Amino acid sequence: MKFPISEATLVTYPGPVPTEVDVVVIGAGVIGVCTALFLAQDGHKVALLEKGRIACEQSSRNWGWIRQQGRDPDELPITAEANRLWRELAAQTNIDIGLVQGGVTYLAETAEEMETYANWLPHAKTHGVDSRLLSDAEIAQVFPGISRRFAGALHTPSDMRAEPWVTVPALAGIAARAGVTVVENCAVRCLDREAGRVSGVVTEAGVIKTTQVVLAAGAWSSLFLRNEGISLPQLSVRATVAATHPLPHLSQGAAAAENVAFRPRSDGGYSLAAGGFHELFVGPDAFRALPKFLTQLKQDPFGTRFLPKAPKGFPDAWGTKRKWKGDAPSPFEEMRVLNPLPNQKKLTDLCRDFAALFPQMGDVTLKTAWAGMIDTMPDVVPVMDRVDALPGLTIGTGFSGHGFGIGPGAGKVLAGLVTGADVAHDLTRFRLSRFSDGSPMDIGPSV
Ligand SMILES: NCCCC(=O)O
Repeated sequence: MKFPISEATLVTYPGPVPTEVDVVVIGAGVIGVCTALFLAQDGHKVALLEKGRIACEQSSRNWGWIRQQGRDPDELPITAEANRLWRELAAQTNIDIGLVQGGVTYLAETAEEMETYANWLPHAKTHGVDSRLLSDAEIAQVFPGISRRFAGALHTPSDMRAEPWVTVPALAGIAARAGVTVVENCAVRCLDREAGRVSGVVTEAGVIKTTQVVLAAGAWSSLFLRNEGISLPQLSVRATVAATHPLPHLSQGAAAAENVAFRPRSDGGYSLAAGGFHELFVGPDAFRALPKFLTQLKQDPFGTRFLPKAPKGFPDAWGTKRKWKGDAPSPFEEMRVLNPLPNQKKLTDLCRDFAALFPQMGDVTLKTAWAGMIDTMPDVVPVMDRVDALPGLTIGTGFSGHGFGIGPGAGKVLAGLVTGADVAHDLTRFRLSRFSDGSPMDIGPSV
C-alpha cells in the first residue's frame, strides 16, 4: 500500500521503553493514541506501545469519515462528544489533518430504508445532532450532477472527514508532547500478574511495570486475550478502499449509495469503498465465534463474503500460534503490519459505479488502493470495559469499522475507565460480560 507521506508520518518513535509507568496502552491506532493522550493530559505517566508503526493498520486504512449519523443509539452520545473533541484536537496540532465539516449522506433506494432513517431521527434529536431527511430534489442540490433518482436520503451536516494516515500520527504527536512515551516496533507479548491482578507487561524490549493496561489492539485483540485466558468473540473482515486521481469537485460531503461510498480527499481525489462488501477469512476463531455471530450473519449488515483461509501470520490464520510465553517472539512480532491485498474486482466495480453515479467525473482511475482488517463484534458495537476477572486490564476494541470517527470520544471513555473518572455515558451496552456464556474460556483469566 502506498500512503501519502506527511510530516506526521516522518516522525518515528524508536524507544527505549520505560521501566515503570502508571498505564501501558497496547496498540497505537486511533483508539490507543487518544486514550494515551487523554490519560497524559490528566497527569498520568503513560507508555503507548505499537508493534509496527503508528496507525499502520485499520486506523490509517479506513474511509476517513467522522460520522454521528446512523450510529447505534448507545454510541451516539460518544460520537457527538467525539465530534467536538476532533475540533479541539485539530487545533492542538500544527499539521493539517484535512478536517472538514462536509456532512455525511446515506442515499436510500427504498421507502423502507427511508422509514428506518426516519425512525432513527429521534435519537439524533435527543443528542443535539442535526440529522435530517432529504428529498430526491434536495439530494441533487447537495450532489449536483447525480445521475439517478433515490427514495431520499439521511443527511447530517455536522458530520466531518479527515485524512486518516495524516491524522492519527498527528494525534500521536500531541500525545508525545503531552508526555506519553510512544514506542514503535515494540510488541507486547503478554501481561505480568501478581496476586491475581496486572503487574506489568512483557514486551520484546523488556518488562514494564504497571498496574493498568489498556488493550486497544484492533484485529489482534482477541488473539492477545486468548493467550491470557480471556475469551472475546471478535472477528475481522477485509475491507477494500481506493483513492482516485484528482477529479472534478462535487461536494464537501461524504456519502454512501448501495454500491459505492465516497469521500472527497485533501489531494483532490476521492476515497471509494463499498459499505455492503466485506470478506471474512475463515479460521479457527471464525468457527469458535460462529454461534455468537449467527444473528449478524442472517441480517448480514456487512454483506459478508467468505474466503477459505487467511494469509499466513494473520490473527485468525490456521497456523497462527494461539499460546505463547513472554520469553520468545509472539505472533505480533511475526506480523508487524497487517496489510491485506485489496479485492481487485471490487476496485474495478467501484470506479465503474462512481463514474455511473456522477457522469461528470469522466474516466475514474485509481492513484492507489489498499485493504484493512476491520475488527468486529457480534452486535457491531465495541467493547469498552474493565475486565472484572483481571483487575488492571481495560479493553477498548471491536469498533466494527466505525472507530476512526468515534476515536477521541472512545479515548475519553477508556481513560475514564482507567482512572475511575465519571465518563458521563451509559456504558452498559459496551460491557464485556454481554458475551458471557459461562464456558471455561469465558472472561476468566487463566492463572
Ligand atoms: N466501514 C465504514 C466506515 C465509515 C463509517 O461508516 O463511519
